[in-house]
Amino acid sequence: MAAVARLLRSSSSSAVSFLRRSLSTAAATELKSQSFPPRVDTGGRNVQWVFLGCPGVGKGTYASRLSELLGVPHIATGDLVREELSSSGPLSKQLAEIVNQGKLVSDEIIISLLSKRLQVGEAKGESGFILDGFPRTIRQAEILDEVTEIDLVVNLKLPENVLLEKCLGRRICSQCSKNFNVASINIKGENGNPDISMAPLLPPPQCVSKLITRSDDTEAIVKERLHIYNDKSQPVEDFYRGRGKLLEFDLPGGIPESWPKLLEALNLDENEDKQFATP
Ligand SMILES: Nc1ncnc2c1ncn2[C@@H]1O[C@H](COP(=O)(O)OP(=O)(O)O)[C@@H](O)[C@H]1O
Repeated sequence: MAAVARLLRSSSSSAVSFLRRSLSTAAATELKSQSFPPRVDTGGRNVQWVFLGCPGVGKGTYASRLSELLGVPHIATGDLVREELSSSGPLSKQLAEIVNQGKLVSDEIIISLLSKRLQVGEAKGESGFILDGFPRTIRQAEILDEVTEIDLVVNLKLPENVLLEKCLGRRICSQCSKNFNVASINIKGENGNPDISMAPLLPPPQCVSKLITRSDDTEAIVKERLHIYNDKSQPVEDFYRGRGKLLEFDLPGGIPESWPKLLEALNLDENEDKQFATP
């Protein structure tokens, strides 16, 4: 633990300052007077969006689809944590312990992992981003706010019983890393809310024998993650709501129902040129 703490002390301030340097260049052409949802800037500045939402809501699915459509990287801090975990690097044991209790990794470690990822992207000429799973605490949101301009924050929502079933049904191909879901969800809406149905998202034949379940997708850990989300991450929604940046989106069902509606809410067209969205 002491070694990790030392490592963090030495890396965290440089991580924040790197985050500041790499993101402030991108924000130099920031959009000051934007409509809502904002126009995607075509003048050298790609979108800088954040996806919020409870565990299992589908942040990764929709963020990665949008990143392809808009030609910007999809950066998921959960993926960065899992990569670090499986790398058997100095942090991996400590991270395994935290993640398998459903707890949040410290802001310092997450900022450091994110900074490294941005550094690699910067070297490859990436610009813009869709962040998924970051920020998850008010402190992380404040740091991000200090270093760059976020255009839009999409808050994906589903009822808690659907989230639990989705997490328990989640499967990942250990070879291609794609996400699937074996759950067949049919939940009656309560208190005037609509019913929710989601067909399973089954893997192609070549992935079937390679499916794995995330170690933190057990019922007890998912419940803890939901509890921590409500406690630590919901205030982040208020942070962006107060800045007029939050787009609330209640998912109406699975991908076939939700994707076209999300595009509509974002004023995007699947067939449009990359980088172009009309307000
Ligand atoms: N921004 C973050 N801050 C702290 N911990 C994080 C952050 N992003 C990811 N993690 C850690 O990685 C785990 C997995 O993250 P993620 O894949 O986004 O899962 P989910 O949203 O389904 O809970 C989290 O439970 C947490 O331990």
